[in-house]
Order: sequence, then structure tokens, then C-alpha cells
Amino acid sequence: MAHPVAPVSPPLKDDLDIVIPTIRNLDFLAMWRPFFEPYHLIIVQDGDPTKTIRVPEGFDYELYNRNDVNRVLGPRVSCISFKDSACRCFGFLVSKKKYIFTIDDDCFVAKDPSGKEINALAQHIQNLLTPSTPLFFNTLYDPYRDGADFVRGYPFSLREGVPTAISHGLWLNIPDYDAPTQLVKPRERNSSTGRYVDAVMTIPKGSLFPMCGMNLAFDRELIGPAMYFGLMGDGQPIGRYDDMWAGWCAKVICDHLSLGVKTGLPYIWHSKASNPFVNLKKEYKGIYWQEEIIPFFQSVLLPKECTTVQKCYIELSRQVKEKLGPLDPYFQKLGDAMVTWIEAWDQLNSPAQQAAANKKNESTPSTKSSILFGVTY
Ligand SMILES: O=c1ccn([C@@H]2O[C@H](COP(=O)(O)OP(=O)(O)O[C@H]3O[C@@H](CO)[C@H](O)[C@H]3O)[C@@H](O)[C@H]2O)c(=O)[nH]1
Ligand SMILES: [Mn+2]
Repeated sequence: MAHPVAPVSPPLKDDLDIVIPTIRNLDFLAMWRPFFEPYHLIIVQDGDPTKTIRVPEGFDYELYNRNDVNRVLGPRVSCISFKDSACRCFGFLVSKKKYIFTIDDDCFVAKDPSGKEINALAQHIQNLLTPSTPLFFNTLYDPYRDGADFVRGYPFSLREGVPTAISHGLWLNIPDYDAPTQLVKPRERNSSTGRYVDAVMTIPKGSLFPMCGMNLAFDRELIGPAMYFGLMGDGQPIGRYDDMWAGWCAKVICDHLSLGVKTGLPYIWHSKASNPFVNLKKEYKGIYWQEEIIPFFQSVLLPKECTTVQKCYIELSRQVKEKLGPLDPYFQKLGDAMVTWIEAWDQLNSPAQQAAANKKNESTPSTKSSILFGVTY
């Protein structure tokens, strides 16, 4: 007699949260339903907290508006940006799961060159669950993919790889260009028959990269405290460098702690080109500051006593204030906000909080209202 086959549970179903920053209704989720519905969503509503965000039926989610963020963090709310997609990192703070996938609400399911719909979440999970190779470049790219391996000359002592902390996905249709590039190439589109590169690569140790936050996954337990998206948007002199800042901080810490960062598959379909003139206003200081910021990150040395992400991050904040502070007072503020972020992280992710969250998960049905933390500060 044939034995009934147990239904296969979606990978990491209970170990991964999907974080979405938003200022609009989340109808885009309808297209992602086959891939996202089994997972818990953390929606971070930016802007006017009195606005109602419509979420399609059937999704299990918690939604935090600005009033909730204020209530959960109290005075530490100063580190969470307002009116900028950087607010998404609040979702990283309050999640209790090991993995995070974050996606923008103008990103849709893409198709590969064969026309098959891409399950971006499954590919990110695959990327995170297999090792990275930052210490020696494999010319067949990801050696852990089916049909690939380590090539001749690859040291066997390095073939175990290192744990993967970040999986950085790419985009069809509207690429993640900065405003000047958008202005000179307003009609450039990346179709699936255009630049669809079927590869996942580890970013080598010692190399920085421009991390885009719209199709990104990471291991919260390995690198979560470094995934702070900085002070952007309302009241700040810079915007659209939230994910870049987080990526530069996270990469130098990954290099120090022997953790890996991968980029490449999966692709999503980025549908909306934001206004290049508005973007230029947000980006322009970043465009020239980064000529100083990048050499700073390239020269960062973290002492061997920095054995945890938090310790690395606090040391990094000290160096940001010391070495970038003279560039602009903004970096003094940012360095202080980096410390506040770690305080908030430890406040919400202490063992007591973890135990309370585990207890609540056993008995708490999914709710569409914001979940208030019983947080004392
Ligand atoms: O004030 C805001 C504006 C937007 N959001 C939410 O954040 C994401 C991204 O918004 P959008 O797609 O409009 O912005 P882009 O110009 O495409 O750039 C964003 O994508 C990142 C990569 O380019 C970049 O860091 C962002 O600026 C959407 O989900 C909006 O709803 C917000 O929360 N607050
Ligand atoms: Mn977008």
C-alpha cells in the first residue's frame, strides 16, 4: 500500500520573516502569494500613521506604524528614519526569527529567460543555507550549485567555505541606478532577455559592494546587529544611501568575522522608476561624501577583541565619529545613532525578550494590528 506523502513544508517557514517598508497598499503581494503566503510578514508603515494600508487577505502579518515604533522604542526611536525606506530596519529589530528577507512594494515576480517564474525567496534561502567562498575566488562562481564545483587549483583547505550572512539579489526592468545615471539613461530597461546573469557569486574578502535593499536576505543571528539602515529621509541631509551604509558596515564586519556575502540570483522585477530629480536631491551629498566614505571603510581595522557583531559595530561607530566626523557633523549624529541602534537591538533581543516572544508565539494568533511590546526602558 502506498504510504501517504507528508506535505513538504516551505523551507524555513517558521524561521524567516519577510520585512516590507511601505507607504502604499500592498496589492503587490497578490503576485507573490504562491511564494510568500506561508511566511510571516512584518510590515513597517512609513509616513502618516493615520493612513490605512490595505493588505490582501490570507497573509499572516504584523504591522507597525510610526506610533508603534515610537511606543516600542521610546527615546531610542531617534535612530529609526522617517519618510525613507530606511525605516525597514525597525522590522529587523522586532523580528524574532533567524532569517530576514526584505523586499520593496514595487518589486514583482520576475521570469527567467525560459519564461519560468522566479521564486526569489527560495533562491535567497538556498544562498543563505550554503557556504560562501570569500577567501579564494571560484571561477565557476558558486561551487555549491548543482552542476558546479570547485575548479582545479582551488585549495582543498578552503573548500568548506564560511557561513553565509547576506544574500543580495538583483533586478529586471528598472535597475538600481543612482540619479545621475537615471538622468542620462531614462529609458534603459533590463529585460529577461537582456542582462539576466545566471550566477551567484561570493563577494571577495576585502572588497566592498553597493548593497541594494529592495531584494535582500540575511541571517539575523549572524549579522543582524550590523543591518542598520542609518539616518535618512525627514530631517536628514541625505537619502537613498540607507542600504549602502548598511552594506558597507556589514561587509567590513563580515570580513572581520569570516562571514560571507553573496550577490546575483535571484532576480525580481522592479516596476517603478522613482523620480530622478527627487532622487538627485536626496543623493547628491552622498555622491561626493562617498569619495571619502569608501576609503574610510577600506581602511577600517577591527581589533581582535571585537568578537561579536555588536562589539564590531560599536567600534565602527567610534571610528565613524573620529574619522568621518570632520567631513560633516552628520557623521557625529550617525555614529551616535549607530550606538542607539545597538542599544535598541539588545533591548529587544535580550534573552528575556526572546523567551517572552517564544511564549507569545505559542499562544498568539496572527494579528493585523500592531503588536505592542511590553518594553520597559
Ligand atoms: O518615504 C518612503 C518612501 C518609500 N518607502 C518604501 O520603500 C520602498 C522603496 O520605495 P520606492 O520603490 O518608491 O523607492 P526607489 O526609488 O525604487 O528606491 C528604493 O529602493 C531602494 C533601492 O533603490 C532604495 O534604497 C530606496 O530608495 C517601497 O516599499 C516604499 O513603499 C518608504 O517606506 N518610505
Ligand atoms: Mn522602487
